[in-house]
Amino acid sequence: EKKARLAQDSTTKGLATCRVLLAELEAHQDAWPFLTPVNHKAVPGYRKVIKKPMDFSTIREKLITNQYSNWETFIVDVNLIFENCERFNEDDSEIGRAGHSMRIFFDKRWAELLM
Ligand SMILES: Cc1ncccc1N[C@@H](C)c1ccc2c(c1)OCCO2
Repeated sequence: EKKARLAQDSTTKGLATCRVLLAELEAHQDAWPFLTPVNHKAVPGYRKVIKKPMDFSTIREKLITNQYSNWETFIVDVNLIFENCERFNEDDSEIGRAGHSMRIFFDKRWAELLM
């Protein structure tokens, strides 16, 4: 609700909640393709196709080094992971399915924690 959202925006509570959320994402059984940056030497074409790579370890580093001004900037990076995944991977593939599963989990959890 609006008041709660404003409170989340301005306080560090919003970013503390992001740490909780990130830990849950990293611990998820379907997180394996997204834990570390995609090694473009191991994945032909990735560097050309995906202009803004993102992964959970990069988000963790950015959280720790205060690079997110609020939880909304955090959400942008998490969603980038799922957008990149959908762009590069078939829906009917191991990684594609993992991406859909993680997005469903994330959408549910951040709504519970941050809305
Ligand atoms: C999220 C993503 N999208 C597209 C491609 C890869 C990946 N993930 C990497 C870690 C990855 C996941 C699985 C792999 C791999 C790399 O390299 C070859 C063996 O299988």
